[in-house]
Amino acid sequence: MPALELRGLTKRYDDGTVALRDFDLVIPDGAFFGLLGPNGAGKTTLISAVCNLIRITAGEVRVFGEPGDSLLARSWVGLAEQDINLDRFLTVRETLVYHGGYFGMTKREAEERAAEMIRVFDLEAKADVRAPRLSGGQKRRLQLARALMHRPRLVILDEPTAGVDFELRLELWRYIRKLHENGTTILLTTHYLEEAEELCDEIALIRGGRLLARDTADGLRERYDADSLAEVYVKAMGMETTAA
Ligand SMILES: Nc1ncnc2c1ncn2[C@@H]1O[C@H](COP(=O)(O)OP(=O)(O)OP(=O)(O)O)[C@@H](O)[C@H]1O
Repeated sequence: MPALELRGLTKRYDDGTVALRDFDLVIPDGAFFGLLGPNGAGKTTLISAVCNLIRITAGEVRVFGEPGDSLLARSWVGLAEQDINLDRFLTVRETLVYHGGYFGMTKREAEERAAEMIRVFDLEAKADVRAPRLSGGQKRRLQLARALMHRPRLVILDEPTAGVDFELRLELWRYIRKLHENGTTILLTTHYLEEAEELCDEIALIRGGRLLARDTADGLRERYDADSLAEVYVKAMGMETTAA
């Protein structure tokens, strides 16, 4: 059973913008899958469709075989959004416990899991501090911990390392890798090609709401007759490489 199946997915926003066109994608259970594409390619729209945050215009979304708009599918997905969106009135611990409650955990379960997440993400010293008092890196870690609270089978990370320093990027990679090793399927969007290359076992290139190619990094290099993923990207996206 694939972790994610998109069939003929189309999204037209109210103003007429078509962000996804007849998009097909199957992501196997246990994959570490990367989505690469320029600004406006449709990555966030795709994620929003998978998480049932937007109404799709046509097509089908299935999460581990269940319709994407079912409660079960929703409970299997953990989303760490691109922008930090933490509740400013909640402490680290409360943020996690509330999220667990939202996904149907008992208070006790949620408290235990929150304590575990606080430990794993090195937030012990800040457990009773409210979100606005956290550093940028601590906010990122909390956002990731929150996405993992309810033990989702599919974790979606929308540019998790955008604007973070080198050290935190390595730290986040370590967490994400460990999660993947434990059997969680990961869907990652990033603008950092080296990040996709380092982490993902398969990569999809998307532009203008369409899937251009999908392969391993090696497979993509071969297909585009390129030495690096950067060269693949430039060729696939039809960018000019030489100054005229
Ligand atoms: N609510 C909306 N209403 C109208 N158009 C939208 C809306 N949200 C996104 N779009 C448009 O849909 C297209 C795809 O946007 P999307 O945010 O999915 O791209 P993205 O690949 O995530 O880009 P980025 O890398 O910049 O995050 C863009 O043309 C965008 O302007």
